[in-house]
Amino acid sequence: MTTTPPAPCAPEDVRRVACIGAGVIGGGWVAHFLARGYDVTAWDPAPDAEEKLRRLVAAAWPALEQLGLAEGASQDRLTVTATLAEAVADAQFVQESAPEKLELKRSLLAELDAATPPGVVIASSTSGYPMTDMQTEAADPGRLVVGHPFNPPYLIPLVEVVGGERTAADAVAWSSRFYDVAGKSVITMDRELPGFIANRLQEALWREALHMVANGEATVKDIDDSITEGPGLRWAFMGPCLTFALAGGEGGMGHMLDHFGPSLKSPWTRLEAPELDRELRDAMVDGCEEAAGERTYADLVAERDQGVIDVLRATGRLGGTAR
Ligand SMILES: NC(=O)C1=CN([C@@H]2O[C@H](COP(=O)(O)OP(=O)(O)OC[C@H]3O[C@@H](n4cnc5c(N)ncnc54)[C@H](O)[C@@H]3O)[C@@H](O)[C@H]2O)C=CC1
Ligand SMILES: C[N+](C)(C)CC(=O)CC(=O)[O-]
Repeated sequence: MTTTPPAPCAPEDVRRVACIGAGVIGGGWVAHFLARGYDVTAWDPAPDAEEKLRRLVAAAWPALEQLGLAEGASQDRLTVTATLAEAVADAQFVQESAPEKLELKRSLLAELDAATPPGVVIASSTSGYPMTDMQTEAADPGRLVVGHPFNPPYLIPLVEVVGGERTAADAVAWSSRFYDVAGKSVITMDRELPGFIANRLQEALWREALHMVANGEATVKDIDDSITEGPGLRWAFMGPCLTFALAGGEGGMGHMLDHFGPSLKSPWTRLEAPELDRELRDAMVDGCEEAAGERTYADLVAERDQGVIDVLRATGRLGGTAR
């Protein structure tokens, strides 16, 4: 990693954040930063972006009120701008959440770099591209980092932070501290991994889910129930490693690996990625529609938000109200 000058203000002093791209994730970031009391500017090229964004924020607000708003937090502190340049002109931090297309990310990050005040950190929400591959066209790649959130960013605490080969170490450290101050739970990675950490794990699970649906071995509902009624209950407060250490009884992980390790070799090496053809795509879509039943998208969002809040509350992780 290179070293370029640190950002122009301390992470604790940030007041204005710009969110570029205001779909599911960009909108979720907007809601999070507003709830934490920041002034937020947002830009998205879609003609109906502002209406959709304000609707997303309004739908998220009851959940955010339950979590506790920062002093002065208000939906009125959101400004949707007509241009990208206006959105970032006075920003002290920029969060990019545009579509997951490598060429688009490359040119957008270069454009943001040109328009954003010098030294201000620009983070990408990418769910998988290494920053090394995205920072190729920027004049100052040193300030570009990945800040990978989880949906919805206003409720799921985790952000994975990692730089690319040309990112300054200072920019990684600055953004990790900023997300921490902004109420997120941060994992800072010292190297780029495909899928970072959590998506690498989710991708393994997801690959097996798609195989089972493709082969007619389980329904979408069976797969979802197997997690929500099973391991998902443990994972909300104890990760897969420690829960499996308990599977070894008093012998812990040592006994668990000696006992079950040999029989795991086959499932670890058996499967490759399933072919995501039209039939599998449609089976997944139909299965999800069946599982959702009468519930609309808005119903499911409200149900998910309340569920996450209940879990955070039950596990003593409801955040404070101050930044
Ligand atoms: N959906 C998810 O669960 C998660 C997505 N992400 C990442 O967040 C990013 C955004 O994904 P979503 O919000 O799901 O997509 P989305 O499709 O919901 O939103 C993308 C938004 O970007 C806008 N857009 C299109 N071209 C643009 C441009 N040139 N500049 C700025 N905005 C532009 C679109 O109008 C749209 O509103 C992606 O990089 C994705 O990998 C990260 C974590 C979770
Ligand atoms: C679907 N997704 C791979 C874009 C999801 C993520 O990146 C994180 C999440 O919210 O699970």
